[in-house]
Amino acid sequence: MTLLVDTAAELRAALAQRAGRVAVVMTMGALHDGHRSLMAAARGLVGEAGTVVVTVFVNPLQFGPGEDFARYPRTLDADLEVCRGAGVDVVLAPAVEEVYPRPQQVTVDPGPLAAQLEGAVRPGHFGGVLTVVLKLLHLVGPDVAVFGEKDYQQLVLVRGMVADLAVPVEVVGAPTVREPDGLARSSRNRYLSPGERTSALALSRALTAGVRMAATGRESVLTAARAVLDAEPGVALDYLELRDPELGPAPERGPARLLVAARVGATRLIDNVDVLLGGA
Ligand SMILES: Nc1ncnc2c1ncn2[C@@H]1O[C@H](COP(=O)(O)OP(=O)(O)OP(=O)(O)O)[C@@H](O)[C@H]1O
Ligand SMILES: CC(C)(CO)[C@@H](O)C(=O)[O-]
Ligand code: BAL
Repeated sequence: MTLLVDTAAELRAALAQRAGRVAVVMTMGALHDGHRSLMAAARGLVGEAGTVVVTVFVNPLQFGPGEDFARYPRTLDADLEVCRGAGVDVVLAPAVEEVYPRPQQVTVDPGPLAAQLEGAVRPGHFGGVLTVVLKLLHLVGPDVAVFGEKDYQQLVLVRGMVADLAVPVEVVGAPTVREPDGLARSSRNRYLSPGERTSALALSRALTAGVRMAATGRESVLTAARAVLDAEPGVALDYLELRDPELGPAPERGPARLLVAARVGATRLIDNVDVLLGGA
């Protein structure tokens, strides 16, 4: 049975009834197969005797002025069905006032990486993300927290916060789930018109084109990926970058990450993939 709670007190009471390890999957709702895969990973980590908690909360602190906070899809009934289907034990879907009973005075400083890539386009975004992630970790008290690689910079920053602030939780990354044609699953995909949906494919196709050039080196990877994006007039590129797996400067050889963000009409999409530079 999946229990829905909307306050910290109810959550504490529900968790007090249960034994075993606790895993949390934090989401903003509008759940899809990407989220389902995180729930399955969470269950795998704690086992049938453990507890899987999913949080559904559209966090105002991580949206900038002019972003889509107001129109972000809120589909709690459908989300509950997804959680039931995935065998989730507890769903925490709090109101904004429950999470922020007063205007937040104390926030997490996410450090210099938060000003790059996504943070360069969305100033303040990762301060808002890390603040709510830390708060939800305190509310749930999990042994393990599962985050998707689709939001790769978020995953790196959460790992950094947990290490730097000695937060007692294990952070596990889960691979990106894609549509059959390669588009990364994302709640924001539902904003796309059919034409934009076709244009949006350029992001994953660009990453694939880049990966194919991995043996030839950094410049070839970026050139091949950029050519795909340049050929798609429906895509306005925010960034295309190669970094190391911790999002420092890309090495000449070895593991790296190719990241892209672009606007397709009014919708902003991100994607990334790992690349082994310079061949095996
Ligand atoms: N396609 C996906 N594959 C794996 N994990 C995903 C995928 N999409 C989202 N996630 C993960 O689910 C968690 C919650 O993300 P969120 O609710 O913002 O979904 P989203 O689809 O990324 O939404 P948005 O479209 O607003 O970015 C995050 O850890 C995120 O990385
Ligand atoms: C981690 C998160 C739930 C915090 O609001 C959000 O950034 C997301 O959905 O990736
Ligand atoms: N998926 C990350 C949350 C956000 O875009 O605000």
